[in-house]
Amino acid sequence: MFTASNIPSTSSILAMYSTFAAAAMLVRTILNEVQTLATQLIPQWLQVKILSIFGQFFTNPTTQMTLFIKEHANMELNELYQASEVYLSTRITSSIGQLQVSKAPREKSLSIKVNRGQQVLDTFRGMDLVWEFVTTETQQIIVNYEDMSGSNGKTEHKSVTLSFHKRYKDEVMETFKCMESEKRSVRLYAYGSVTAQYYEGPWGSINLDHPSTFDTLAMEPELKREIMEDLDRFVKRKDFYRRVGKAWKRGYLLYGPPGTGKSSLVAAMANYLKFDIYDLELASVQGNGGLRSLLTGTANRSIVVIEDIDCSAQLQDRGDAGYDHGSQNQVTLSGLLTFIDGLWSSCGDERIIVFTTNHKDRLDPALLRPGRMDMHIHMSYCSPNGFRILASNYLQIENHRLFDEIERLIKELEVTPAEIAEELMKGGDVDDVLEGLVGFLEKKREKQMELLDESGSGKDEGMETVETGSKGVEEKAEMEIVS
Ligand SMILES: Nc1ncnc2c1ncn2[C@@H]1O[C@H](COP(=O)(O)OP(=O)(O)OP(=O)(O)O)[C@@H](O)[C@H]1O
Ligand SMILES: [Mg+2]
Repeated sequence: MFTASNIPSTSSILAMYSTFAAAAMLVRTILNEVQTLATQLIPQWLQVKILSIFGQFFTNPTTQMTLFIKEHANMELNELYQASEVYLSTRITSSIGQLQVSKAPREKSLSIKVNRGQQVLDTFRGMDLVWEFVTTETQQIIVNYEDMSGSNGKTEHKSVTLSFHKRYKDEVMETFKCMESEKRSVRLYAYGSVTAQYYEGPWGSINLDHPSTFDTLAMEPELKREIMEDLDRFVKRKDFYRRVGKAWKRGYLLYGPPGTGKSSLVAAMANYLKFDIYDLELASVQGNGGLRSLLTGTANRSIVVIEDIDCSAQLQDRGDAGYDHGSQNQVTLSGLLTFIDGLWSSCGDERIIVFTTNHKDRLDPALLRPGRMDMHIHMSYCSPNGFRILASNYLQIENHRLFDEIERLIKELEVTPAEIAEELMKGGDVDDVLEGLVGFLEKKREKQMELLDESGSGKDEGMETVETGSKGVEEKAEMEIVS
């Protein structure tokens, strides 16, 4: 206790206070440092373990809240589940122990997802969150309607759990509301896909994790702008289509050699408009009845894409009539368009249809006639502009001493953006990667020269290769508006 004689002066109180404050600050700084160091040194899986063990002792379970976000709600896909899946794929760090890796036959890149049972520690807007994918099973009696026998079966239900401190409840709910009002991620539907659920109809769907956007596409900027403007105009012209009594749809034909970005452009269009993609394999469609049910099963604001149309021999048109009502199991391309026109003018809005082909010359002329596909887009070999976009995407550089040499080689060669992208993805520092690319391009040029020599010693045929080479360069991506 202080007595009258030893009452400290105001200045000494202030001095004492500031010493305490400085000491407290020092302790806090040290604790923060230790905490940061621990977070850096202790792998995430161990942090999760430690948290879950100590959490039992130190945290009151009633302070935690867990949301269960099921994949399906009322037999329909739960958009929050899809959004969580996409969001979590962006939170993958090297500290996550278990990942799912897959690659679809047509895709050239890997799809990486967090594995079931793997927890993900996340900080979002200052909130600490723990995410986990879980699968639960329910027992079910499956009835065989042929002999009315029953058997036990299991149904898997996928969900994602999200745990956080109760004090964040309002913020988390608010975030979900925002997600709900924004359009969910773009989905890719494939006919008869293994992921198909009976309540999804014949279309199985996965999230379109394709990172392609107009920014990352290696194409001439002018062509890109024209396509984007065309898409913008299309989505704004609802009244126009109504007034002229046409189906609110637009058709694009993308043609060009493999690896020039046709599929990437479709993904970029979908990501740009936030439209889902339906990948329609006509070869496996059973007649017009099957086609009708598939097309009526697609949603508005979507892109139906039919890839490699020249490869489906049975789809070559058999006469101009096209759509053959009597045919049991074959559909022709121009017939398909007539069919779609009829169907979509009665029940579809904001639909885009895209055909892709490597050989425009092999297509049925009925399909190329004006009024069939609205725009023909030629995707061709990589140009110096295209290379700069790829270098910026893959290496985050805008310039380099080797750019001139690379661009000179690219002008001389027919090299696809896919080939260049593959070289740029090789590890190492920027100098090594670009030197590797120069080596690759030089080798390619040697090969082309050898081919020229070989064919030059034969007949005239070889000369065509020379011409195609230079033509390819001049013809880099172009677009033709057909109507
Ligand atoms: N124009 C491009 N811009 C950016 N990346 C591209 C481009 N073209 C190709 N790529 C890269 O190459 C890969 C393959 O390209 P994509 O599948 O789009 O080619 P495609 O023209 O559809 O080929 P195919 O005719 O074989 O179907 C893409 O995943 C992408 O990484
Ligand atoms: Mg493709």
